[in-house]
Amino acid sequence: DFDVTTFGFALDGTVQDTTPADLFDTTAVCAAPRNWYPYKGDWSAWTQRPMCIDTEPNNAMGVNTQTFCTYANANFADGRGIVLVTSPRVIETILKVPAFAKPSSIAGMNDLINGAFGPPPYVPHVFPMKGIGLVANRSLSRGERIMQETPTWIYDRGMFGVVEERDRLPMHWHGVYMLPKEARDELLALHGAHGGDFVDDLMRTNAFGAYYTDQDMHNNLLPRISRFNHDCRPNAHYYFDPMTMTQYVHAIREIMPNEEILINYTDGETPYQERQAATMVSWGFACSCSICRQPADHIAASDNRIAQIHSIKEKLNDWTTPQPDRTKMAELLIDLYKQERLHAPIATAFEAAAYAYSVIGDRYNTIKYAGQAVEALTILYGADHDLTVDLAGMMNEPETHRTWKFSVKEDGDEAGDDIVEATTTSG
Ligand SMILES: C[S@@+](CC[C@H](N)C(=O)[O-])C[C@H]1O[C@@H](n2cnc3c(N)ncnc32)[C@H](O)[C@@H]1O
Repeated sequence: DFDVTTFGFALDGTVQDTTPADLFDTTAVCAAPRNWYPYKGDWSAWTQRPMCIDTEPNNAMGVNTQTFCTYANANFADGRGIVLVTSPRVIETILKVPAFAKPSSIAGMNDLINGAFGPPPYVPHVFPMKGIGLVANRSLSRGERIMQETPTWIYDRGMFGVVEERDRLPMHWHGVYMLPKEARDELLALHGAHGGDFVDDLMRTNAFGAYYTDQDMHNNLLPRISRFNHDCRPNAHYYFDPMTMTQYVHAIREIMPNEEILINYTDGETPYQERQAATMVSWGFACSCSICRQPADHIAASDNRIAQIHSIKEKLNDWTTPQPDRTKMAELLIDLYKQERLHAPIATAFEAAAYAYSVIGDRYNTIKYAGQAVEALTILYGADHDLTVDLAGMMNEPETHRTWKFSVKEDGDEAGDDIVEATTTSG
């Protein structure tokens, strides 16, 4: 008893170019969400009327009713389109970001041919065991932009656990079918590693986490960036900027023509066993990347360096007691990141070194490491990120930075909180 009227057609009467047969082929979902209803407020920001569901309040747990709706804008990002399955509260924030409030600010963002960064520096290739991956078609230098893409489908992770599957799955399928056909086809062509409901599988295999407000974790689906395979010691790094609603991918070291471009799906600063478990549980493969396939003694040496990285970061992040060896520890941290080929998170070690020299008032070393931190943070988080901007200020005028000649008193100093707040070195 598949509900064709709600899936094939928007409730406001707009005909979608979806045939019910498409859905029967790809999904086991066969009923609309129970008690869903058309959005009652102003939906002029959207090209179809959102559909909503309310969760049951749980008085015993003190949980109020929550509302989730499907929001679609077929004109977003020059007509690529976007769908969000999230709460009206989050939508209020999202509508204010420049990408929505001033669409011209992201004009051409997804244009892979005439866009600002020229033709793509990669070609797709099918690998045995890994499926599709992207291979460099020319050499790339550290810092070069490889890809940029706006998400086509976004959903609130908060739905899991509070919305029953028989309501959540059709809600998600409805969202996917609100996308313009080209974006929908691109999404539905993605790889699913786990089986089960296909859209659920797509989400699990391809989603990138993103925050649009402080508290609400969302998943972004980026069908082009999703084609990068994984390596625990990758040659490329991505970050998402919610202001431009765009995920950016940059080279983090020299990449040779014909070399596969790889990103890290896990946390590179976790030991071998944890990384193996993470790739198996979340993506269905045992990692055999350049570091995971090394002999056991090499892997043990790498794990040992990772343990040292954590222990040094913990000490460097302690601003309540004097650390006379702070500069030496920060330089050792930089070395350990280099030995581990962690070319993106090394930014945090440069940042720690800049602070270490600033607190002792060493002008030229402060400038040196703040400059290296700015270069690396631009790749890690983006040039406009608060931390990158802060370190750029430190590089230009070290004496005016809040850390300059900052001293920690023996009995602990609350002013140290300012520094702790500003650092990322605790990971
Ligand atoms: C986000 S997709 C990456 C693109 C995918 N290869 C495709 O064909 O669309 C993630 C899936 O790619 C495969 N994959 C990615 N990196 C891999 C690796 N290092 N080793 C084996 N399989 C990998 C796994 O099947 C994983 O579930």
